Amino acid sequence: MQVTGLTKRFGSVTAVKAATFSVPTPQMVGIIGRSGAGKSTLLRMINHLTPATEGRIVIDGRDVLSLRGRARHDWQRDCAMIFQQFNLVPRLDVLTNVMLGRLNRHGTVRSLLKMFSREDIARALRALERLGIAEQAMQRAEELSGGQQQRVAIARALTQDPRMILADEPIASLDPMSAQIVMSSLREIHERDGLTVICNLHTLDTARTYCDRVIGMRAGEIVFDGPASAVTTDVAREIYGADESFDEGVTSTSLDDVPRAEAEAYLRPVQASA
Ligand SMILES: Nc1ncnc2c1ncn2[C@@H]1O[C@H](COP(=O)(O)OP(=O)(O)OP(=O)(O)O)[C@@H](O)[C@H]1O
Repeated sequence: MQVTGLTKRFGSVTAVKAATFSVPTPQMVGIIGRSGAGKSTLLRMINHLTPATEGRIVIDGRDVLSLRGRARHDWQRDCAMIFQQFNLVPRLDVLTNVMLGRLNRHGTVRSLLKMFSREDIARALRALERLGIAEQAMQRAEELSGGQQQRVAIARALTQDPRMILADEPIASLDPMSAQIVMSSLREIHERDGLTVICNLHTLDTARTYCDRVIGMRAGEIVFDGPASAVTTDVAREIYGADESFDEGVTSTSLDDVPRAEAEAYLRPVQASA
């Protein structure tokens, strides 16, 4: 994916200024920056949720921003979104929520009637199993914890059979343990399925732990783009617009409190069954 000069203006506010970068497939990218830096707007433009003011996003030789109608719809299906607030249907059971990810793969009539095939059901169950929450399949989504709901949202994204996953602050509403489980899930999907994952994160330590590459945004501009290991304290100061007194701890979710192995134990060892 080659992004060139991607810009979004809301009236007099330029939320994203001429963002230019390319993402080789597959890569796990963390976008960091303080609140209002333009991270959400950038992701939303990629997925067409927010129309870009200027710029191009080229994949396989075509500019996806110029897509309309069915082609645009297909592109939105190709880049599954995950949101901070999960965006599940609270009163529907978990399995149905996950199968909703299949809807836009079918024609309008089948979608309207929510007609799911056996294959849709099996696929949704496999995704839930993979995320370690198959036992909750028949519970209403609203009965689950935040971390479980986010795993349902990831399972729904997987059943969409996407080319990439765009996650907008997926752990911002979660406790540290749930946050680790969700980030481990995204990492596992990236590694095992070879999917690109682009993830907006508030916290530096999360980006360093899970992402290969970090893009730092400040006031709408990309001010850093490099390997996660290159995000030094000085770079972090530049991204967060902070002075010498800057303490990385203020961007931390204290993930160190939870051993990564402990969090990963919550996920089913899918490799073993694959
Ligand atoms: N729909 C909108 N209308 C007007 N201004 C907007 C809109 N969406 C975002 N903005 C503005 O664009 C800028 C970037 O916002 P954006 O939400 O992309 O930042 P962010 O880095 O994702 O912040 P946060 O982490 O708080 O979500 C901000 O100044 C914001 O107020």
